[in-house]
Amino acid sequence: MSNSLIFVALDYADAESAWPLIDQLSPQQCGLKVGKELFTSAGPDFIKALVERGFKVFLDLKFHDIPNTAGKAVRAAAELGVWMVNVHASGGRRMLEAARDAIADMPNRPHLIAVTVLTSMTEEDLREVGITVSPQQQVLRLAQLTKAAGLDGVVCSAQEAQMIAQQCGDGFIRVTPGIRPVGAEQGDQRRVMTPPEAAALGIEVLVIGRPITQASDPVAALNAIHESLTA
Ligand SMILES: O=C(O)c1cc(=O)[nH]c(=O)n1[C@@H]1O[C@H](COP(=O)(O)O)[C@@H](O)[C@H]1O
Repeated sequence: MSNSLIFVALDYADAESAWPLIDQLSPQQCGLKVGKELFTSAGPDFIKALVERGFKVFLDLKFHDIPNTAGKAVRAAAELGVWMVNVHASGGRRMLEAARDAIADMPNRPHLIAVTVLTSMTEEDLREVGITVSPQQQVLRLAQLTKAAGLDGVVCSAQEAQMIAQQCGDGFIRVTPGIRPVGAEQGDQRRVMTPPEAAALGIEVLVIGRPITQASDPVAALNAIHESLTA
């Protein structure tokens, strides 16, 4: 039995396109991740509707701004009743602390996590933006900064998950996109791992989008992934 939660990334253009799949899912099967595309078109009421249906919702808006703006945006996201929200760790310590402080007084505040190095990025991509260490080193640096700023965990690739558990300790949540079942198309992802390998590392949250949403039968694809974790 795997302890990893699966979050389906609902990367659809609008609510109308997303509902047919949501209607076939239950909160026992998966959480739902809503990102920039769907949130921009469907808005806060759509998020509230998912929460009302009992789903754990990860509102993935990856805020990255000056501390005051990022903190207030995190607060607005948290007030929608979601389970998890995120910011970019590269926004720096003061931004991370502002995000943390903005929701500290909420009785049922969401988990607040920070994106380290996007799973689409390679060492060469980092070099082009002036970062001359490996993705692993940069992930570790940002995970340690996130931990020191008092956040709950990070988004990283599954390839860095073990290192983060060793360096940041148990209880620091690891959320890993870039999950690809054997034979699935990699697309724009670069630092990838299969679902059973990621679950075997004890990763808390696996985010999976296109391998489910683009499948001819998305629910069957999700069920097959669940089965692969228990095999
Ligand atoms: O924060 C995220 O969720 C995220 C961070 C990251 O480093 N990489 C990444 O792929 N994501 C998101 O995870 C999802 C992955 O989707 P698929 O590549 O279709 O499985 C997308 O919605 C991305 O926006």
